Amino acid sequence: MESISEHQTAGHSEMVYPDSAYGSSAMDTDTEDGQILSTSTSSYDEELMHKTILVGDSGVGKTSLLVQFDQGKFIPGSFSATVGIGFTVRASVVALVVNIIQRANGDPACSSGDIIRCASTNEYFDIAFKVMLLGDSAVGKTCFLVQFKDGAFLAGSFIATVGIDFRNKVVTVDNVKVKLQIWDTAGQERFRSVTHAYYRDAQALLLLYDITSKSSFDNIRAWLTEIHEYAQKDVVIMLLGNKSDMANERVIKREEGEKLAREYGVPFMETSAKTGVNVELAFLAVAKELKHRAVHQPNEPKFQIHDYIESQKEKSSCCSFL
Ligand SMILES: Nc1nc2c(ncn2[C@@H]2O[C@H](COP(=O)(O)OP(=O)(O)OP(=O)(O)O)[C@@H](O)[C@H]2O)c(=O)[nH]1
Repeated sequence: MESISEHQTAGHSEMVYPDSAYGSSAMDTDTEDGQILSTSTSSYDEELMHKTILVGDSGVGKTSLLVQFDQGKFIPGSFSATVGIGFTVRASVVALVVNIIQRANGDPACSSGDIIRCASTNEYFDIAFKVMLLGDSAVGKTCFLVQFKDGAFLAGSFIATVGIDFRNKVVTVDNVKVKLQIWDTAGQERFRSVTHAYYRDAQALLLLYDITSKSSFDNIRAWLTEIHEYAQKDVVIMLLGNKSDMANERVIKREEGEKLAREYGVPFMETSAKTGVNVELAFLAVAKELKHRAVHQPNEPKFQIHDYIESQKEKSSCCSFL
């Protein structure tokens, strides 16, 4: 029998943000995307939040008990074993259903490792990770996220993010559905204490500067110091030089970005939230890295994020040297 902690270390122990594997809870309005201004919009006090875990043999009725508690109804029909772990949130209760992983013959979830098959209200996913966008104000974090999520560019006047905001997107990596919960933070100094609180359970951080802004590049070192102070030790970090479409206003050479990234041992690429260059690649590379860490097949070679990026990235700024 696998221990509960083994399931939790598969990247899911901190799933306390508003979500529900069962599609209906007091907090479902926030399931897909949400905005948090200076503090959580949750209707409960996170200080007082507790997890309750339902354990017991397969088929004893843990899921039915939870659905009855959460939705006040009984799911009739044939028994469908929980694969991995599911959870639901009620105003003051977080309940987890834990089953021994069912290594059922031919079940893709089981055969690809100890992963979790869950459903948010409208999209199935196997495994979920929290990603944060960091960097100075106006480097393009919100546009970067909107480009990835909706394939559109937010042109027009700049409206600074207040506090923190998130969007979910599910991507498929090696037949595994990976849900990225992407947190867009406010770059302005005055929101720093709010955003620090969210670093702790992020599995990946995308750190952006603007290739037309020297100060945003110079501040990257300070951002990295902050990351080392507040984030998990093994967090995946990626450095991104955004606005690569603005060749005429470039003040930071691509080589400078590459050098800084090498110094800190993090992957790097230039991106454009406007044209979409390398936006999807940045998130896909992170999703692949996190998925390989969580679900590692015995005979699978270690995923090399640097090599993957080098082989995939578009050299968007090839012709725009200073
Ligand atoms: N040309 C160009 N403009 C961009 C790009 N990304 C963002 N912008 C513009 O830069 C400005 C700031 O973009 P935001 O995405 O709001 O910046 P932010 O980093 O989220 O800023 P804060 O919310 O204050 O942290 C906006 O006017 C965008 O239209 C890009 O890749 N190319």
